[in-house]
Amino acid sequence: MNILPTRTNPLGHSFPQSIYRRLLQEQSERKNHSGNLLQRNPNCIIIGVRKCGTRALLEFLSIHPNIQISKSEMHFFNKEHNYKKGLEWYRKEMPYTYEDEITIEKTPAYFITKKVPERIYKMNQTIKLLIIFRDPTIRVISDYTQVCHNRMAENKTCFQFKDLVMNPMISKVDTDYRAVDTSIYCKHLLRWLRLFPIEQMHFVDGDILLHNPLHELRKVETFLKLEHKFTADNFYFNSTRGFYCMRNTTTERCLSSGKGRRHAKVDPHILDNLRTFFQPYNKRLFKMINHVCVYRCVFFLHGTLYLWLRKRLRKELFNCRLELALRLTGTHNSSTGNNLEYPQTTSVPTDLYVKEETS
Ligand SMILES: Nc1ncnc2c1ncn2[C@@H]1O[C@H](COP(=O)(O)OS(=O)(=O)O)[C@@H](OP(=O)(O)O)[C@H]1O
Repeated sequence: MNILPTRTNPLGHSFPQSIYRRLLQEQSERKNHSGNLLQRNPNCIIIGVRKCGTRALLEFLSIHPNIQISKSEMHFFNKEHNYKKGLEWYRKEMPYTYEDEITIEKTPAYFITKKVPERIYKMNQTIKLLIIFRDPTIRVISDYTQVCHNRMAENKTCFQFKDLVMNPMISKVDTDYRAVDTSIYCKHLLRWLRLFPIEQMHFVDGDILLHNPLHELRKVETFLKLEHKFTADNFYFNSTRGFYCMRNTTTERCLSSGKGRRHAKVDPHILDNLRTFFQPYNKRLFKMINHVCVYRCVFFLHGTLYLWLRKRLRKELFNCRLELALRLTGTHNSSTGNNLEYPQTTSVPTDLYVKEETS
């Protein structure tokens, strides 16, 4: 028996009572939307970074009445066998949305996979990208803990952290270890900056999201040009889990126990090595991101100052990207630090970008 009007039941399935009640609730919450209820490609993607709080970000965002999420990680743009299935397959994996709703999917592997930016660009050049970062050293440990946990579940050996992180031949941090490479955020971000304007990206601080979700989510609402709907009531601290959990009008929910595993104990000397190793990369990342923040703040200013600053910053950003492109294509004149045809801006820090990618 089809008990719901087709508007909320596009598949024409019949439902058990509990699901029926939940759908009615959803229907009443979503009745004010415009247009048709359709499956659409996402207009916003959480592209990473793995182990930085991507699941918490996605699930928290789903509380917003104008956001619908794809629950599972799609791995569409990074896995060949999925990408071959085509965009139509991808679209049909998405939730049903109204025209004024935002569809979000998250796959943290997108951030570090080389082919992905171009593939996403081909689908939608104006897509909004959410990127969440966390202390890179802690991220490596979290990554290691997760991989180790999975290996042990498959009766496989779990290597010692220090053996993976340090290269014994040179007594240095081993950049071939994937968990280390993933934490070199600025290097991966560059790949995205080659195609997407930085204004289409928003950076979430995973360490703040952990302790004050409302603060970070309000900034995401602003970035997505959504009405501010998140309130302090949507989040409560669960002392048993040690994390913030979420609530809406009908339910309270924490993330699964796969989040917040006890981290492997790490020798303080190795921790020091990792912290020192990541420091210059962090500096570059902060410079890249702060630059964006200044640029965005300008949009909140008005009048002549606004126009003047906007013009200046546009020029700066243009020069930044130009310099970056020249460095990456090898046409940048490194002896003078200047490109011959275009004047180099003086206000852009010279170490803003990594000179070349290491892998
Ligand atoms: N509210 C809330 N609840 C649970 N977990 C939270 C929350 N906010 C942030 N985090 C942190 O998210 C970390 C896992 O990150 P991801 O979801 O990106 O992991 S994954 O890449 O999808 O496997 C996970 O890292 P670990 O603690 O190292 O497991 C959490 O610290």
